[in-house]
Order: sequence, then C-alpha cells, then structure tokens
Amino acid sequence: MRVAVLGAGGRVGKALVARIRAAGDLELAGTPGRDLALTPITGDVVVDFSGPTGTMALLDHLSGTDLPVVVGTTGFDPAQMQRLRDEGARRPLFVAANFTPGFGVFRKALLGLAQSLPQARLTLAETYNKAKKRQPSGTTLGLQADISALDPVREVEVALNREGEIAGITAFTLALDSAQITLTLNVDSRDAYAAGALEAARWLRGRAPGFYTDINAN
Ligand SMILES: NC(=O)C1=CN([C@@H]2O[C@H](COP(=O)(O)OP(=O)(O)OC[C@H]3O[C@@H](n4cnc5c(N)ncnc54)[C@H](O)[C@@H]3O)[C@@H](O)[C@H]2O)C=CC1
Ligand SMILES: O=C(O)C1=N[C@H](C(=O)O)C[C@H](O)C1
Repeated sequence: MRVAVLGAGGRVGKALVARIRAAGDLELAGTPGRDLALTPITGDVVVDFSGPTGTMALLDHLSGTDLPVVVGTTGFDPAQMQRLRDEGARRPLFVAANFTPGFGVFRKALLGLAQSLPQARLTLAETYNKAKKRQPSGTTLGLQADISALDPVREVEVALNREGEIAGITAFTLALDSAQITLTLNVDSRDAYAAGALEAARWLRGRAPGFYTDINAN
C-alpha cells in the first residue's frame, strides 16, 4: 500500500516515515509540504499529522477525489470538526485524537470506572513535552467530552503539565473520601502514534466513504 504523509518533517511525521520505510507492505508515496500545489498527492491513502490549517488545506486539495485520509492532527475548532464529519460523505476518513495502540481499551476502562463510581471526584492529568504547546490536548478534550456525554453535570478537573521529552501521559483519577483510583496511559515514544495511525490506514483502504473513529467500533 502506498502512503503519502502530510507533516512528514514533524515529530510524528518522522516516526511515520521511518515505519513506512521499514514495513514490508508499505511504500512512501510522497511527503507533500505546505504548498500542496507543488506536490501532486498520489498513493492509496494519506496520513496527516500536520496542524488544523494543514488538514483543511489537504481536504481542499483533495476535493473531487475519494482518496482515503487518516487524520491524526488535533486542535480543530467546531467548524473544522464539522468539516471533517461532512468529508466522510466523500471519502473514507479516519479521525482519532490519540492513535496509541490500546487507547480504545484505556478509554473504555476509564468510562466504565466513571460510571461505576458516580460519587467520585474526577481528574484528568496530562503530561507532555514542552514542545506541545496546545493545551489541553485533543486526548484530554475528547475524554472530557466522553464523560459529559455519559453525565452532562459531572465535573472533571483538568491538570496540565509540560516537562522533559515526555511523549504523553494521561492519568485519570477517581477520588473517593478515603481512597483514590488512578488509571494511567503512559506512551513510551511517538512511534506509538505512528504505529496506530498506520494500522488505521491499512484498515481504511477499500472502505466505503464514512467518518471513522474506531477500528473496533465500525
Ligand atoms: N492523533 C494522535 O495520536 C496524535 C496527534 N498528534 C497531533 O499531530 C499534530 C502534529 O504533531 P507533531 O508531529 O508533534 O507536530 P510538529 O510540529 O512536530 O509537526 C508538524 C509538521 O506539520 C507541518 N505543517 C504544519 N502546518 C502545515 C500546513 N499548513 N501544511 C503542511 N504541513 C504543515 C510542519 O512543518 C511539521 O513538519 C498535532 O496536531 C498533534 O497534536 C500528535 C501526536 C499523536
Ligand atoms: O502533540 C502531541 O504530542 C499529541 N497530540 C495529541 C493530542 O493532542 O491529544 C495526541 C497525543 O496526546 C500527543
């Protein structure tokens, strides 16, 4: 399968390119830059880890095609998120704020704990490297929204931390009067995000147009 990468020069982009080059079943189809008109996009699927402006420009550039796209970029505003959902009518589009393998299981366990302990005070604490400026992360915002969808009046305290070279730690704590439960996702390196995004790319190829967010749910 031939994979084009938008954002190939970035932190996750470099991990993606290395993984594609090392994989027996994948070939790098191209690494388009900011001026998409300069680099025709070819391949079977595009994987995007650029930024919201880059993602929107990519979709503009691909209009009139049905090329599958995997979006790892986070930080979209509500209008941009709606654009992504609408784009699912035209092409297979896979969007996830956290591609770490195992993230779906973490999320499910977290929501299960929150539901099982309605009296617990909830905290989501994220820790990332200092280069990650945007905060809260798309991961934290998504988990907050998931908890709100279960119980609109439930409050979730959010704690933000930036230090060292940390690829991503998300710690969910349920505080009771005399005890706490903490569930932690600790991502070792950005290679985890690249691995999950390429798994999604393999899964997306040949799918009908749609807005996909979870390999296991669709
Ligand atoms: N879904 C997931 O699992 C993950 C998502 N992310 C998200 O992916 C995005 C990229 O993250 P990093 O690699 O850490 O960032 P980065 O800043 O290291 O890399 C971004 C790359 O995209 C390029 N770029 C930026 N704007 C562009 C545009 N308009 N057109 C074309 N290229 C453009 C930059 O030149 C750079 O090469 C962020 O939104 C981040 O939150 C990051 C890690 C995991
Ligand atoms: O920029 C990052 O590094 C990450 N961004 C995503 C997010 O905003 O949640 C995913 C992961 O948390 C790492």
